[in-house]
Amino acid sequence: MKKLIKNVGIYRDHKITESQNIAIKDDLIIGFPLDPVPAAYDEVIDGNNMLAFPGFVNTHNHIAMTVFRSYADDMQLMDWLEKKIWPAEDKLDSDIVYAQAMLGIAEMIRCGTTSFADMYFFMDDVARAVENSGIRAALCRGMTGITPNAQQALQESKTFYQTWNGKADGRITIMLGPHAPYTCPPDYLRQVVDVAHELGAEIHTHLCETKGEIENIQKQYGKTPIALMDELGVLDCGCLAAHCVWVNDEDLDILAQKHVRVAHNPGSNLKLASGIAPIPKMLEKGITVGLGTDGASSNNNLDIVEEMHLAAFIHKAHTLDPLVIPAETAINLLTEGGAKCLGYTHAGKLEAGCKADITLLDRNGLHWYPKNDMMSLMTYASNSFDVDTVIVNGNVLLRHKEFTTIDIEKVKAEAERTKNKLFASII
Ligand SMILES: N[C@@H](CCSC[C@H]1O[C@@H](n2cnc3c(=O)[nH]cnc32)[C@H](O)[C@@H]1O)C(=O)O
Ligand SMILES: [Zn+2]
Repeated sequence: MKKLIKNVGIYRDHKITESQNIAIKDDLIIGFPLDPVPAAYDEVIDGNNMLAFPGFVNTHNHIAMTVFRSYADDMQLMDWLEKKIWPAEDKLDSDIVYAQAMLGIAEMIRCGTTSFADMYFFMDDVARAVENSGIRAALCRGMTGITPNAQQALQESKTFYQTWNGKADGRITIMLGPHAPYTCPPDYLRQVVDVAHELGAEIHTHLCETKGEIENIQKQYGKTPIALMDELGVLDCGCLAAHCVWVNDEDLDILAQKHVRVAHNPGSNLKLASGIAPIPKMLEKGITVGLGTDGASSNNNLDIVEEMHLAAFIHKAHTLDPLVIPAETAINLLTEGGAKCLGYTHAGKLEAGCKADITLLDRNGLHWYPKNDMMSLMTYASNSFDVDTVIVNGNVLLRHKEFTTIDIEKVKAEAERTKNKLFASII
């Protein structure tokens, strides 16, 4: 199956070039023909007045938490988790998680997202939603070592890996998800590391999210969470670490040396008052960084374009330096950086041989005029409503803002039905 995106502005080699063509064969980008013959393609997508980017990546999510969107806001992280979220999560079931995962996936696709990393439970249902919707994902079963189901969670993670890794035409990869150093004691983390080596699986975890976490871990173990994770071997498995807000210079050196990839969640960090991660410093040290929304209950949407705006703005104010996170860096966080975070080697770029994960933005909106610098317009003026077309693995999932694989009215009804069911069991 050959597709052509015709006459489109493309982001490639860190710049935008107008009037290009992108040729796709099956799941791959195969080239950029200068004078293509449309008849040689099964489908031609008109890219007139559009911009093509490598698909946007959401590097940290708890997808089915859409059910808790705007359910418990304006709380401390630990209060929020312990008093509201964890008790409610006890009542989740497979039906609720599938419906809410479909809602979250639809929202992400609508915002231009072509792949995401997720940590949750009932993950077979999340994987089914990924399979059915056509999106790409790196999934893990979140594990906590302090709950009675700790061993069961580890076993489930193993089975989940064996069942789903590489499935859905290679769109699904599976990682291991020890939740955080404050919920996974050292012995448990050692077990997780053993399983990671046994399976060849990478790790997705929460790290250095709040000041309180640093203080508690320091008190308990006499070292920072990053030094602790390093000592336990967690960082040697290939590691995606969400947040990394409270890190010192030695921590940053460890992250760089161990090639830890950082999921930066500016929206969640601002809303939960966690702080501002030193992203400019990380980038200076060559650390791979991508953007994440975190769950919909700490954001409260899954709009990754909004996270790019936040990342491009907050670090300037925080460092009092308007030169940090310039347009090219912001776009890179959204695309290539994110793809690297998820462990993809042939994605995140518009290049021949890369996966055909492509997001097209419509430039008809008034905020795209006058047509000055395109990189700047994308970074500082665009919004996710501009997303017109989303292609994953060579398949069109959204065209002219309409879903091709998802019955969106059904998704909304199911989200409402399962929310009502959950809250009926809580109250
Ligand atoms: N508690 C589950 C597994 C944890 S899944 C991942 C967990 O991360 C929680 N979570 C969501 N957002 C955050 C955050 O920002 N920091 C820490 N945890 C979070 C989420 O509510 C969920 O409980 C079990 O025992 O089986
Ligand atoms: Zn999280």
